[in-house]
Amino acid sequence: MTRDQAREKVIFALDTGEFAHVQYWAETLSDKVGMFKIGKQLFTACGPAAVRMIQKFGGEVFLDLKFHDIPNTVAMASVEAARMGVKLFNLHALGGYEMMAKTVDALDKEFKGGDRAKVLAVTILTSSTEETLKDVGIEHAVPDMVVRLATLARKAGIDGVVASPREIPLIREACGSDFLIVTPGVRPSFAALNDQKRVMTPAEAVNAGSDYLVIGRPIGDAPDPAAAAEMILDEIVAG
Ligand SMILES: O=C(O)c1cc(=O)[nH]c(=O)n1[C@@H]1O[C@H](COP(=O)(O)O)[C@@H](O)[C@H]1O
Repeated sequence: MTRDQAREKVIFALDTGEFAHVQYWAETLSDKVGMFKIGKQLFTACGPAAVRMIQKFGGEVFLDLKFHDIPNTVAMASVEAARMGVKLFNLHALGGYEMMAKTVDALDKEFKGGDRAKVLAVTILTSSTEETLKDVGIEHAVPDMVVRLATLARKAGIDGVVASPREIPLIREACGSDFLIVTPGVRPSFAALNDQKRVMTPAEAVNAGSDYLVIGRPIGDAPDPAAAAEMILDEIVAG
């Protein structure tokens, strides 16, 4: 894999609450990552202005608001997300079939089959374990739940999933090669696990077939973030 191909796969999780930091990250990492993820913290603090700031610097955005609500509310929020011109956004597959299908339907009506944001379904969070699922009354193994939710998302017309890289082979087998798999829970050899539980290294995730890697703290908390991003690209290229 070339360095450009590796860069296109890396999504930097822009987990900050400070608008002033957005421009810094856009400038520092624009030639080191393929996309910027704006999640609940930054969007709650700064709203669509954060999306526009990344776009102003030529960056692509993954809007990570993990919608989970009644079907109509999620469908309408999804149309608003897509209207911002983001490349990816997501919802929780646990919201169910009707919520996902209604969202795809609303997007198709709004964009009339033209180019639009891809919608991803979060399966089971990479910070969750069997214990986490048991606590909320789910008595299934994590990989079984991930495949079940990915299959349901595909049936509803969703473009792909967010999952741990460890579950890529099972998802590919169940959902095929044209289904996007976006993987957080990625830890380069030099970084700490933090609260992530089901992890792989960047090279392992790419080799397993991940379309995009979401990486935050290993870059954002590094003493030299640009160098950390370069080291991640090195790991992927050496793969
Ligand atoms: O949807 C996500 O992006 C997501 C899903 C998931 O299962 N696990 C997960 O960590 N994420 C996000 O991916 C990012 C990972 O950040 P780091 O753990 O700092 O690399 C965070 O912004 C999380 O919100």
